[in-house]
Amino acid sequence: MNEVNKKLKAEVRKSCLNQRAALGEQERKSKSLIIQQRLWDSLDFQKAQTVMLFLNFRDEVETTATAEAVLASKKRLILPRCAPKGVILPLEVSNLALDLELGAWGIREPKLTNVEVNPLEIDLVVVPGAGFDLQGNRLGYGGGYYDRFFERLKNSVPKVALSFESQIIGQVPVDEHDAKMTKLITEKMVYVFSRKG
Ligand SMILES: Nc1nc2c(c(=O)[nH]1)N(C=O)[C@@H](CNc1ccc(C(=O)N[C@@H](CCC(=O)O)C(=O)O)cc1)CN2
Ligand SMILES: Nc1ncnc2c1ncn2[C@@H]1O[C@H](COP(=O)(O)OP(=O)(O)OP(=O)(O)O)[C@@H](O)[C@H]1O
Repeated sequence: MNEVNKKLKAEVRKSCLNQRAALGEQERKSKSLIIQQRLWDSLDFQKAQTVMLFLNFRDEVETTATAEAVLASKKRLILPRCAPKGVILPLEVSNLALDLELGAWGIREPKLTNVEVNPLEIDLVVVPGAGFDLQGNRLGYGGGYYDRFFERLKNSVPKVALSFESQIIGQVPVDEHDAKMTKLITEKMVYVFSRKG
C-alpha cells in the first residue's frame, strides 16, 4: 500500500473512532438494538445457515444478542480468531459461555479447541469497521484481516457491515485490496450497494 494512503487512512481512522467514542453508553446500546433488529429482519440473515459474526469490542455496535439469536435459530455461528500475519481463523462456536476467551486486544474470540470451518461454507459475513462511505467502502483497524479473509469466500456471499450513522464519512481512502461491502446497516438506514457502486 502506498505511504500517502497509509497515513491518510490512519488519520481518517482516528477521526472515525473519535466520532464513535462520542456516543454515550445508553445511546450505543439503544442504537445497537435497532441495528441488530434490522439485520435479523433482512433476507440475507434469514436465508443464511452459516453466519460469520464478530463480537463487539471497544465501542463497536453490540452484537451479543445476534450471536444468541443465531444459535437459538439453529444456524451455525462462526467467529473470527486473529492469527499471525493478518490472518483470520473462522472457528465454529456452539456455546457462548464455554467456547470463548479474551484474545488479542481484548476481543472475545473462540478458543483454539473450536473447529475451523472452510470459508466456502459461510453464507453471510457480518463485518465490523471504524468508518464507512456510501459507496460501500470500509475502513478497518489497519490489520488487513478482513480484506484478506474476503478473498477466501464464495463470490456471492453478502458482506453486511454494522455501524453507527456517525461513522459514515464522505470518502474512505481506498487501496486495490479493499473489498466493497454489499450492505451497510446503521440505526437510521439499510444502505444497499450495487456491484458497480
Ligand atoms: N470485534 C471485532 N473483532 C475483530 C475485528 C474487528 O474490527 N472487530 N477485526 C478486524 O480487523 C480483527 C481484529 N483486528 C484488529 C486490528 C488491530 C487492532 C489494534 O488494536 N490495533 C492497534 C494499532 C496497531 C497498529 O497500528 O500498529 C490499535 O488500534 O491500538 C485491533 C484489532 C478480527 N476481529
Ligand atoms: N488482501 C490483502 N492482501 C495482502 N495484503 C493486504 C490485503 N489487505 C490488506 N493488506 C495489507 O494489510 C495492511 C492493512 O490494510 P488496511 O489498512 O486496508 O486494513 P483495514 O481494512 O483497515 O483493517 P482490518 O480489515 O483489519 O480491519 C496494509 O499494509 C495492506 O497492504
